Amino acid sequence: MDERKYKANYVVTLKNINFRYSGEKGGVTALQDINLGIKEGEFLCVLGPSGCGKSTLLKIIAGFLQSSAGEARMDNEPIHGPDWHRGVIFQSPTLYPWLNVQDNIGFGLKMRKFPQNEIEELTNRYFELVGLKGFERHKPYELSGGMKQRASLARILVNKPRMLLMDEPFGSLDSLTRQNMQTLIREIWTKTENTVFLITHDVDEALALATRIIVMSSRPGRILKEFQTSFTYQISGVGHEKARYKPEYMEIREEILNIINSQSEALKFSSPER
Ligand SMILES: Nc1ncnc2c1ncn2[C@@H]1O[C@H](COP(=O)(O)OP(=O)(O)OP(=O)(O)O)[C@@H](O)[C@H]1O
Repeated sequence: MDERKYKANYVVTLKNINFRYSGEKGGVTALQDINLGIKEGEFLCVLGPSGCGKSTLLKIIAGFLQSSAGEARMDNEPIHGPDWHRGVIFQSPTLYPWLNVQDNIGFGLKMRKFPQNEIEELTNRYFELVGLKGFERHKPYELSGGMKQRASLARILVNKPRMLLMDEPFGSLDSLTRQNMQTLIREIWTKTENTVFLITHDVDEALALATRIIVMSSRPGRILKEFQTSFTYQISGVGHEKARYKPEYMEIREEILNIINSQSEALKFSSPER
């Protein structure tokens, strides 16, 4: 697989982002001074200790939350709310249980008043892309966890978002299904040339997929360090497992784990509210 040449432009820019959850006991500062530009076509993975604000950051980019200070922009326009240019996938697949898989996948297009023949053509195309051909008439409860996550992915992709935002999308899957899903998401990223923002707790998952990894501090979340990586191109090729045993893979893996562990230690000694 050839390394992707990035376009110079930023799809999303975050400037001096702070976020505070208000609460009766005084609230929680979840994010502090986040400055980040996400380039078109990159695969950005976010790592950090539990509770450091990763999901909060994703929700700000998605438009579900407005930052308390600073500014989030997409294509240089302020992000004011969710829209289909940014497709979001959570750990639990989001499908309507009363609709079959095809209707679930076509739901967004129907809401956007696409003609029926176009909905069928597009849903079929994405059924194929996520490997669910033959399951069009099944209801979500008739699918395995991995298949449900494939259907959720198709439901987002059919809207042709510019960006995919994923919060621990494979966290509840067994390790083999998880690896298959990693391969699928890499293939989709390659074919669609989408920009991806993926949160994970798994350093190996980040190294297997990312072109850039950011590591966050314990709460309030700040970006501590970023790494440009290209293992995703090697891992997708022949003899892919070998990439995981290269000294440079081990080195970067250890450095990231050390940062996360030091932050988790710091968290133990911090107070619950700030
Ligand atoms: N709705 C909320 N109200 C108040 N505090 C919240 C709310 N949501 C999250 N928090 C707090 O904000 C901080 C950041 O939460 P967030 O879910 O963004 O972290 P995270 O890094 O995604 O965590 P994890 O890795 O465990 O999923 C945490 O301390 C959390 O307790």
